[in-house]
Amino acid sequence: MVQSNLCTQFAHEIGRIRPLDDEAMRMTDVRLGNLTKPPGSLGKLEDIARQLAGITGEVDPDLSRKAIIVMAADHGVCAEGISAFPADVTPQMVMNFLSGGAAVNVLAKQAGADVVCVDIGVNAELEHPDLYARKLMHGTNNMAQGRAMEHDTAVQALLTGIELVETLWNKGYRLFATGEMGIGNTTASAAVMSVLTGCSPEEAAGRGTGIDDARLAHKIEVIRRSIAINEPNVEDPFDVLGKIGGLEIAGLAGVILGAAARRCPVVIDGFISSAAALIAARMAPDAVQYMIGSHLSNEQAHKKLLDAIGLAPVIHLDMRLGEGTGAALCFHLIEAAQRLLREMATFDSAGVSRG
Ligand SMILES: Cc1cc2ncn([C@H]3O[C@H](COP(=O)(O)O)[C@@H](O)[C@H]3O)c2cc1C
Ligand SMILES: O=C(O)c1cccnc1
Repeated sequence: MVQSNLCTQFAHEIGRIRPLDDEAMRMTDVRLGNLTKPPGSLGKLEDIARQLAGITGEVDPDLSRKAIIVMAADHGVCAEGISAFPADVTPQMVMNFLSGGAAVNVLAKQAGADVVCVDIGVNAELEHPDLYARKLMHGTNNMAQGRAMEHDTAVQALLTGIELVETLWNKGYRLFATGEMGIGNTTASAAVMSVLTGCSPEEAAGRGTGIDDARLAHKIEVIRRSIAINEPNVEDPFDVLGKIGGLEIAGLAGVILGAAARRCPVVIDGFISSAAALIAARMAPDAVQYMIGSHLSNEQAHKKLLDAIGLAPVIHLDMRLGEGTGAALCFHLIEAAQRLLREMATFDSAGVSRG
């Protein structure tokens, strides 16, 4: 009963996601064509301007209030020794986010964005006035021994992401980005990728926080075992999420779907955020049009994961951090696209001859 109620809420939200607004995109193309430049010469910045119009239904939307939603959670699979760092780092980094000392805080500040730090499943008691306390579990169960979380918990995590977007939307935020913190989460993300794209654990797994060859071989084996023991159904993204996913991955999939349902652009950060984006895409294919791929992570499988979603990253800086750092940098390019459209002269206003 409870489960069907949650699923009904979720289905309602998914039902709100619509294709992009063709007329707003056409008007943007007209405006871009009148600016003092050869047609298409601003490349992906023109694509972004067009996409923002299609998403919002406005040629020049006000996206000045922007939030990076950093979902934090722990992973039972850390017991298998798959990360270069201990699980204690997850709560420690949450406190660092709340004190403003993490990389994402610095980059968000520079981009004029707010960091929204969410405890959706950290294995520690955390208290801070700025923390969004939404803990559903004290970390997932060890997926190498059984399912990571109950089906219902995965749906609750998705709804938590949606609720956060709703809360922030009511405060005036119109541009969102995904970020995460969770030691062990590249293992869960690689497992999700392997099942949903059909690639092998070898192809999906990367070095995460910087593991050596021996530990990478072990990580691949743990992913293989987790998939074998849980037998996730590739046709059912809820099943995949509940069995081999993570609470922050589920929460971020909810953030992405919630943003799409409210016609807001959502910037996808690195490998873990992209695993969440793939889940969201399988739940609501139209949601992909609301996503902006920010950067290409150095996590080796990221390119293949973005290809599976249908996203092309705009930044290549060899970063492999997560937290929302690549997404924060992408905010600058989004603002650049908007400023060009808004502030450039037209051929007529500047008296420049057309070709
Ligand atoms: C100090 C520190 C800060 C981080 N910020 C993001 N991550 C990143 O590394 C983790 C994933 O890597 P793995 O799967 O190998 O554990 C995630 O928490 C991710 O956000 C960090 C990792 C560390 C150690
Ligand atoms: O691409 C990412 O988001 C990433 C890669 C390695 C470790 N943490 C995050």
